[in-house]
Amino acid sequence: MIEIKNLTKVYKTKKGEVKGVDNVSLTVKEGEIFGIVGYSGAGKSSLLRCINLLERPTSGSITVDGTDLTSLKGEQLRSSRLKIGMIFQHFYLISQKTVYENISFSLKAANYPKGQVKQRVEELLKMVGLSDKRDVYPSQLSGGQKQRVGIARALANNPKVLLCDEATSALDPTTTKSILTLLKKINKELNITIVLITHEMDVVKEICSRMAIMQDGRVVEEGSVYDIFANPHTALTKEFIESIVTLEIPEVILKSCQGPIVKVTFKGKVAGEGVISDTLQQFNLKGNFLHGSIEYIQEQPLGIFIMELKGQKEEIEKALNYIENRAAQVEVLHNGL
Ligand SMILES: Nc1ncnc2c1ncn2[C@@H]1O[C@H](COP(=O)(O)OP(=O)(O)OP(=O)(O)O)[C@@H](O)[C@H]1O
Repeated sequence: MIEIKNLTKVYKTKKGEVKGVDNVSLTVKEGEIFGIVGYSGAGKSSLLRCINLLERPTSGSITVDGTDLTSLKGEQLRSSRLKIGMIFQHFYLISQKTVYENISFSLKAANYPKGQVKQRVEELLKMVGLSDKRDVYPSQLSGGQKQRVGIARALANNPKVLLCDEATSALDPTTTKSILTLLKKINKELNITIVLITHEMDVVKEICSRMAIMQDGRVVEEGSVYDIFANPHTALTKEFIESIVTLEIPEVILKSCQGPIVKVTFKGKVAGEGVISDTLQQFNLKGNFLHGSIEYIQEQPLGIFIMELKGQKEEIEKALNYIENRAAQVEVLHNGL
């Protein structure tokens, strides 16, 4: 659905050139929710804004639903852009207009048939759960309600793609959840492809099927959210995951351990099995559990356990091989064999 090829965005500033996006290539498939994560300044907004050409890329191409947007100008570009809706962290509603008028404004700007505007706005308000706020002004709405208006406005012209620029970053955790649930519903029921950028890994964990991690304008890692959580390759990705799955062990506890400390990651259904207790028994080992969690990502369990192993060295080696063969990953974190 979205094909980004060798995209670079250079900003010219008084102090010289700044590369916001540096040779990024990404594919977002039809119907998926794709997350782009990175710290401030990583290039997420620049990349997102290039997708609908709010920013014109310096080089590279963006193809959305088969159309190369970078080759278009004027009216052709405007009409192709209707396929792409966008929502923002700070909503950008027009404060002098009611909820109804904020949404109908988008329809009128796109020459929507006049006689059908009222019905379409009411349909959209129903979809985002705001039918009772039709005639109020943005100042009378909560943050979550404002974002719902933003979503209704973005969907007005039946886009195929919805771009979300830190759409929940200004909201509290409960409201964030409700907006993410609404985005999931829109994705499923309307088959709209969603690309979201965020610095919050739990947003990605909650609704995305695939993701990319950006740093210094580049994509440093990309893949299914589940695989990235199970097997992160870069230090940056590990840092993002650890921001929501804390597996830190206090120094004083680490110092008191003599045996190897291992991290065992179980993928899929095996996470629920008693593989560890089987292993300890079979190889006559003792396990001192230091940490453990089962995360559910895309409704799939991912079990992560950290423990100190006590027993004979050869038996510990055999045990680690045995666990690895049972569809788990093993990493020795401290006191290596
Ligand atoms: N209009 C601009 N003019 C000059 N430099 C810019 C402009 N927009 C972004 N940049 C620079 O490009 C780089 C990437 O910024 P960008 O806003 O895309 O990152 P980000 O990951 O979205 O961060 P944030 O979440 O803070 O917006 C930064 O170094 C930033 O200073």
